[in-house]
Order: sequence, then C-alpha cells, then structure tokens
Amino acid sequence: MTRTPLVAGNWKMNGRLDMVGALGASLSGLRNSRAEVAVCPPFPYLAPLVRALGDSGVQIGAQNVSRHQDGAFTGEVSAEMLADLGCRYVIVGHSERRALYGEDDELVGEKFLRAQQGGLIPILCVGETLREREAGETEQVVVRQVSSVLDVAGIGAFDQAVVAYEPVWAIGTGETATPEQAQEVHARLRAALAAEDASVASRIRLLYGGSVKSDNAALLFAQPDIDGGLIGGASLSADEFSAICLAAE
Ligand SMILES: O=C(CO)COP(=O)(O)O
Repeated sequence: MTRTPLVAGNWKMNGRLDMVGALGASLSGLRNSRAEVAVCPPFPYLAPLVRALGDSGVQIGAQNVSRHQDGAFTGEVSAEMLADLGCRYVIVGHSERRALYGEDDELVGEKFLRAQQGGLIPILCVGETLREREAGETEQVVVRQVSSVLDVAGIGAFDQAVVAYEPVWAIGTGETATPEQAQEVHARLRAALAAEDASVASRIRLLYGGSVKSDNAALLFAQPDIDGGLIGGASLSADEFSAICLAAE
C-alpha cells in the first residue's frame, strides 16, 4: 500500500500576519511535491492563509474545533465554519489541549466525530508522557487513546482521518524519538487499527510529531509505518518547514 505522505505544520499560538505572506510565498514552491502539505495556523490567520496559498495545493487545517454545532456557544468555532473557510484538516486531542484544557478521551472522541460531520478530516493526536514511557505504558496509553475514538466513531471513520503519534516528552524539547522508537509505536497503532479492519489500517496515514527538524525528518519518514509528520516549532520557519516537506517526498 503506498500512502501519500502528509506533513502538517502546527503553529500553535505563534505567528503574525507577516508570517502568512512569507510562508505563502515559500510553500508555493512545493506545488509539485509528492507529499501533501498542510498548515494549521491560529484561527485569525486561517482566512488570510487560505488567500495567500491560493491554488498552491497546500492544505489548511485548524488547531481545535468545538464539540458543538453552530449556536449559543460564545467563543467556540464550529467544524462547519472551518470547512466554510476552506479548511481540510483539524487537529484534535493535541497533548497541550489534553494537559492544559482538560480534554479527555471522551471529549476528543466528540470533537473527532463533529469534525467529520462538519466536513473536516481530523488529525487525532495520541502520545505518552515521560512517566508513562518509563513505566512501560507507552503502547497501552496510545492504544487506549485511539480505542476510545474507535468506540464512538467506528473503524470506518478512520478512512477519513489521520493519526499523529506525538510523545509528550518529545514535544518542544529538542529530544526526538529515535526512528526505531517511533516506528515501534506506529506499528502498534497500525496493528490496533488492523484488528478492526486491515484495509483501513493499510490506508491510514500515521504521522510522527515531536521535535522534528530538517536534519532528522528524512530518517523518521523512511520508517515503514511513518507517513509524514506533525511539525511544531520548525513549521514557523518557511525554509525549515519546506526542507521537512521535501524530506517526506
Ligand atoms: O506538538 C507538536 C506538533 O503538534 C510538535 O511540536 P515540536 O515540533 O515543536 O516539538
């Protein structure tokens, strides 16, 4: 099964309008890339980025979505609004939202479903903390995080989804999982999905995230079950992000 690699940049709460223009200009050079490229800026920059990227083929994603549909939910942004703007993807269950905003497996499952119902492709993030890794609980944690979404959405829903393995201890720390460590978890995740439906599991893209840089991306992306990356800090530099995208080809 050949899967089209996906490299998605997660700006988190960074960036200003001038970055939108710089990135737009730099990423249009990836027009003929074999990898799919997506950028997930903060909400206010979604519309300007959609305009800046034009017909470059670079996709846009949001970093969060409401569990609710449109209505009296002050401060929330619905999947329908994001799709309306031209978003294709939305990140759900990022470890920062789990840890800082109390998002549990149940809420992540609700957001995953809502994203799909609103016309978006969820990028479901899973990953263990350092304590969980040291306790030998890595596989148990990531399989639980995926299974809780499987329970509410069903395996069929994963045909229109992406899963990102992001070990919490590797996020923003400069300490990347080794290609072998990442591959081991990716293989376990694919096996968990294959136990439900082998063909869905063979098609789904599993991204690695956590201190991916241009100098470690190629080795990570060369692993058989790593189908691209979810890039934080390095996605804020147009040159660095472009180099990572090229490494996924
Ligand atoms: O959290 C991440 C992407 O969602 C990874 O962040 P860094 O690439 O900065 O480690």
